[in-house]
Amino acid sequence: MDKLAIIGGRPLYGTLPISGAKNSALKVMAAALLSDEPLTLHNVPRLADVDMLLRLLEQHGASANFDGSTLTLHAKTIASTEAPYDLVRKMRASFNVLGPLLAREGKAKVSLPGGCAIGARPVDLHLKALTAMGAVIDLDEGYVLAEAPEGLHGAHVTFPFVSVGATEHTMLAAVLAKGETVIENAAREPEIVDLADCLNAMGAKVSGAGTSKVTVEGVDRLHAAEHSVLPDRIETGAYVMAVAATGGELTLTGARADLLGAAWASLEEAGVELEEIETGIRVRRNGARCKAVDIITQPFPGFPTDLQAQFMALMTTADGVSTIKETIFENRFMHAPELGRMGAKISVDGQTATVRGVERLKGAPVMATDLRASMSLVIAGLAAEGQTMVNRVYHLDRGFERLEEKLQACGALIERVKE
Ligand SMILES: CC(=O)N[C@H]1[C@@H](OP(=O)(O)OP(=O)(O)OC[C@H]2O[C@@H](n3ccc(=O)[nH]c3=O)[C@H](O)[C@@H]2O)O[C@H](CO)[C@@H](O)[C@@H]1O
Ligand SMILES: C=C(OP(=O)(O)O)C(=O)O
Repeated sequence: MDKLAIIGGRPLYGTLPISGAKNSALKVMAAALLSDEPLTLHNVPRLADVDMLLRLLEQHGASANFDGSTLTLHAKTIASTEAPYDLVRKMRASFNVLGPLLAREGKAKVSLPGGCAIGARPVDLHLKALTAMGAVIDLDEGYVLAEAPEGLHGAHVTFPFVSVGATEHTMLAAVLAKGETVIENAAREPEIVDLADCLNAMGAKVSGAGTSKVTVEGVDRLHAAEHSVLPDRIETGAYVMAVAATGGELTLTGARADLLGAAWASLEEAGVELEEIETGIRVRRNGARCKAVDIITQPFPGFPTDLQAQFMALMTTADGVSTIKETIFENRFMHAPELGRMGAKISVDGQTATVRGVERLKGAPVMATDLRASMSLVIAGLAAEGQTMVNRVYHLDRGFERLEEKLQACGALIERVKE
């Protein structure tokens, strides 16, 4: 298993390109199964999760061609409606092939998904929505067996709480359903808007994406289209926090300020200088300790749970005491004890972590436990005194494209150690 060796204490300077968003790319890739014509996607990040989903789509019968960051998918026919455990277990997004397969072929057998072990993460809302649309669903030996012999029909779906995945899944199934589907209490994440844009480019009729009520008017078929994946707001936030922790100045090209939601204000409150510029976002910090800031994770536009771990890393050396409340996932503080190995003072009580800022962290061997937790350890390592060895880098490879290369180009001493 590869490791990352980081010598900390160097500020970051230069230009760092932001990749396309993993969590959007994966959903628009699944949309390719909805049409027998090609879907060309630009700005697709080359990540382990993308490669894994490609393998899944290929076994469903899609052809795939990557040219730089442009991916063309063509599911002329569906070769198999079964998504096997081995291709679904490693990430959450692969489960979203269920809706498109069901919509196009009237049946599907999809393994229950995996993904970061940050909570129980059931799929009941996905299944309830599909059931409301006429699917008959059974669970057997870890698989969801779904059939819609009469085809899917529109439905009025009201989610009891916000779910990004269930909102996307319902949209993916509804575009080819007969009649109108209304999703109430829909997630408002930018990735929902991106998916709607892609589906509409394919000929779907989705409106209201980005608000809590999404309406989908079903159409008979979708056609060839091109779509550019929006920039990764979590990668953006992570590199902003890296500069905040180490000091320096970075231009994050391709980044979009509006995608950061409440994180922008929290970072400014901490003393980070952020500026929206024509090519992206400029971030600056003078190397002094940041101010301690309290955050609560919330669905968009609230502070994103996917940036909570990285923000905690920043707060470990802030001046003062910061309270971090995680409201989305019940087990998303696994980075706290690892940061503790580096000298961080964090106490966790249920869903709240209290971080008492220390002057400086000290490098240590640490273990990445999930994707964003891994990035928090990288940020801590970049700011710490001495060497940090981050074990289990495969988590990072799921979600951060060319991580070492991008950071090295900005002056970081970070290297992958192959084992
Ligand atoms: C691949 C992808 O895009 N992953 C993102 C997606 O995950 P994902 O789509 O899994 O997250 P959801 O928004 O669905 O989850 C929110 C909460 O709802 C719960 N829940 C969800 C569905 C369901 O059927 N039943 C249920 O109880 C989950 O356990 C969680 O506690 O949104 C999360 C919240 O922004 C992000 O952290 C993930 O990075
Ligand atoms: C939690 C994440 O991914 P997944 O939903 O695939 O586990 C993530 O992207 O931070």
